[in-house]
Amino acid sequence: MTQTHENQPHLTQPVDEQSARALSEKGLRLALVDTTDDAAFDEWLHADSRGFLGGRDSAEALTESRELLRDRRTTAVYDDVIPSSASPVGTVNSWVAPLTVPGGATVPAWAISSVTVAPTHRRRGVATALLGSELRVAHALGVPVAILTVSESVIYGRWGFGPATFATEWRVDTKRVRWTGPATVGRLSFTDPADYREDGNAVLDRVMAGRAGEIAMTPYLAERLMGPRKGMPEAEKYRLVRYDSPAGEPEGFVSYLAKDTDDFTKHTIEVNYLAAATDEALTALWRFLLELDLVAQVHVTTRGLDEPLPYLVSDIRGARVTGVEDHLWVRILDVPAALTTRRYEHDGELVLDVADDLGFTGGRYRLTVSGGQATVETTTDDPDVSLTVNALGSVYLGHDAARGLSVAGKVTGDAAALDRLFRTATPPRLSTWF
Ligand SMILES: CC(=O)SCCNC(=O)CCNC(=O)[C@H](O)C(C)(C)COP(=O)(O)OP(=O)(O)OC[C@H]1O[C@@H](n2cnc3c(N)ncnc32)[C@H](O)[C@@H]1OP(=O)(O)O
Repeated sequence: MTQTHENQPHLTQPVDEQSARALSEKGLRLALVDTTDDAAFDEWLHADSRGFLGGRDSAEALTESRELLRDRRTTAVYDDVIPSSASPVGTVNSWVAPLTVPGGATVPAWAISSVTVAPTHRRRGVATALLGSELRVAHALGVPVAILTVSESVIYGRWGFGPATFATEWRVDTKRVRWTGPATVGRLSFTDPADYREDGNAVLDRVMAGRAGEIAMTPYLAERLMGPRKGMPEAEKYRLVRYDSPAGEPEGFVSYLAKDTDDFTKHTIEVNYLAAATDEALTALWRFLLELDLVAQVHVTTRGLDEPLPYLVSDIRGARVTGVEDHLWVRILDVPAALTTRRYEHDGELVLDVADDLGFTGGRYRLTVSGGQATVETTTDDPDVSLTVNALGSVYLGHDAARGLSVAGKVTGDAAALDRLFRTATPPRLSTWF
């Protein structure tokens, strides 16, 4: 379907009045950016990049960003009295992303990105106004959850977000490990993003639909995974290898670049993205990476907690997890809609008392799961479990957080029952940043 403003209400919903008022009292102005106005949009893109300590984008990179980010709701805060008043002092953008939930359905999720406040205007409540605005607009449009990936994990708890998926980082000593996984089948070949785009998008669609926590791709996100965006450092060094099944079906790809070291026989491979829609693709692409000549180390991030790599090599300590980090943060905005969209691996019943300081979805709910399918109704019965909306976000996608949250006092009551109902055998995963 052709996307127009009419069928994308996130683009047309006016700015949030409460935040506009709060900012106006500080002499600042909240506004939507017209992404068809190149000059205004470029100022916003520059401010966004500056906020993350990036450089000024080239004309070519700006053209690409404008094209790929046009359909996001793009919000700015302006200080109209400073000399550079066309340059936003606050930025955020958002769109409605289908988020895969346990059982394979998707829930519409308000994806929030590019939250920046100019260092000249920090700690005056600009981010507070932007986040409040995003959540109220999403809620007004009936979007049941909000999601984000974060630069710092201390920021978003105050708005009801909880960490819902965790990502692992790996370093593999390829001079030490030997492939002991299954024989790999299928075909590997080099390609490039221009030739591979259609097949690559089909692979990404399967990957994202296949795991709770993944979000549907947008052209902007897919471009970054298949190859470098324009103007990225070392863009010319990116390589793209596709995996096709013996029948010729596209099932996976890896994009990566080789980094020099002092020793020419010991390059490091930085994996940009490894996409595998099948176990065969996963094993073939891992084997490809691990057996590259002139390479001593493979470095990869944003893999799941259940990455099977250690079982595929001769020396388990040669494939080390060098980091485990919170990745996707979830903020439930509508408890019944969110909880009835996902499936459950066990049947049961729980009365949940959900505390939501911002008042979107707090209350007492009876969750009844039968045949894996939930119904939710409000109730005045005594709760089995009391928890913050953050904690509910943390267990929502199946992550194993109930016990820790209970030890921390963020979940009280029958945390074991909460765990039994919400946790999934396969941990949720988000394999990209947004
Ligand atoms: C989804 C994403 O886009 S993640 C990216 C977040 N952005 C960045 O990391 C870019 C660099 N940082 C920034 O641009 C800014 O510092 C921001 C956006 C993080 C915060 O903007 P500000 O306008 O200064 O935040 P604001 O004044 O509204 O502060 C709100 C609260 O968060 C706290 N806070 C804000 N930033 C931080 C931080 N980095 N670390 C700890 N606390 C923080 C403030 O102390 C304040 O606390 P309080 O409510 O208890 O008083």
